[in-house]
Amino acid sequence: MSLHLEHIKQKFGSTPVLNDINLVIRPSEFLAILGPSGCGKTTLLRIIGGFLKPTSGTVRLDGTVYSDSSVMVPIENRDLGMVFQSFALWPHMTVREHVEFPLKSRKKAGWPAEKKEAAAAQAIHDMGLDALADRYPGELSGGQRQRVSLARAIVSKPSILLMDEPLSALDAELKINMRKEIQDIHRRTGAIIIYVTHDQSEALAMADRILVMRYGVIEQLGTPEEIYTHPESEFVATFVSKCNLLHGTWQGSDFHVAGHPFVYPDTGIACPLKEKGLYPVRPEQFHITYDGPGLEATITNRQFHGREIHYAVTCGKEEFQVFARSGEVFFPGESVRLVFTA
Ligand SMILES: Nc1ncnc2c1ncn2[C@@H]1O[C@H](COP(=O)(O)OP(=O)(O)OP(=O)(O)O)[C@@H](O)[C@H]1O
Repeated sequence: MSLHLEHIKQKFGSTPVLNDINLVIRPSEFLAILGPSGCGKTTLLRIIGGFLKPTSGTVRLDGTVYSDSSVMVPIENRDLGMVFQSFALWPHMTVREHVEFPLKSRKKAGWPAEKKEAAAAQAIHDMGLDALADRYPGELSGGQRQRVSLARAIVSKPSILLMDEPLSALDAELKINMRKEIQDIHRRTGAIIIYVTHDQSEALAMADRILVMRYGVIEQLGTPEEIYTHPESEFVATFVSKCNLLHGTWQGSDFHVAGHPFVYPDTGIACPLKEKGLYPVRPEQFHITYDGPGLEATITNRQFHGREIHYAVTCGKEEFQVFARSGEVFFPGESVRLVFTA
């Protein structure tokens, strides 16, 4: 099944928040919606979920219209499950009661009791909650609570799972483990996952495609590799992971670095960057040496990150980020050269 968003617009009062969003989310696709605070990510998710009727536009799952100018299918009749940042658990209900809850809806009235029981047991088991099934949320850790809300979202085997910053309330290590659990859920269920985040590393790590949004419009839609290696705008280049933007002039497919006698090749740099006389260089594309043909720079900061050392360097009036292998040690104040490798 594919989810179609056609000409979605949303205004709150006279303020436009989403401006003509058009998108087809493919069967079993993991789509991350990434963008800065206030760009409209949650609003788009609420429209898909049925919490909000768009000002105009159509949402449909294959041939079934969920919202358009005359239709607004209620949340409980949409084929989806949801997971929120806040977990949204009720203190008076046990883990098992939470997981059973979606099966009580009218939509699941046709399921025989044994099927419901088996589905709940399976979801509890899949999320590693067997030993905790009779506990209340107040007796669970943050990670366990989020596993309950994941079990509740998948129990009725929906075609779409909506996730709104599901990991942002968890600590760093737990986040990394839960990423894997969410990927496992995706593989097991084959559901479309629409995952809202402002954490670019989560989006790059997990998604099949990333939708980068800004000011209510789509800035770029592509695979993590496409977004990382071929950002289509200055915003995408710098918002999705670290990126150095060099100034200079484009002559055909050659980029002449301003103030330096170096020419860099066109590796598929997008037109909006070329028009601004920019060349994006990821931190690992610069190599630091003491001599050789490279941009003259000075080390200003060094941070140890295990396998890598992250350097800040000044180059003329610019400050660049460079990631080097751990053995390559330089010290703040040293004069170095930055050698670019495409
Ligand atoms: N019910 C509402 N009434 C008025 N304005 C709203 C309403 N809901 C959202 N907005 C505004 O719409 C804009 C987009 O909000 P939205 O929550 O979609 O952003 P977001 O990208 O999810 O941000 P964040 O990452 O901070 O959650 C914001 O400026 C917000 O203040």
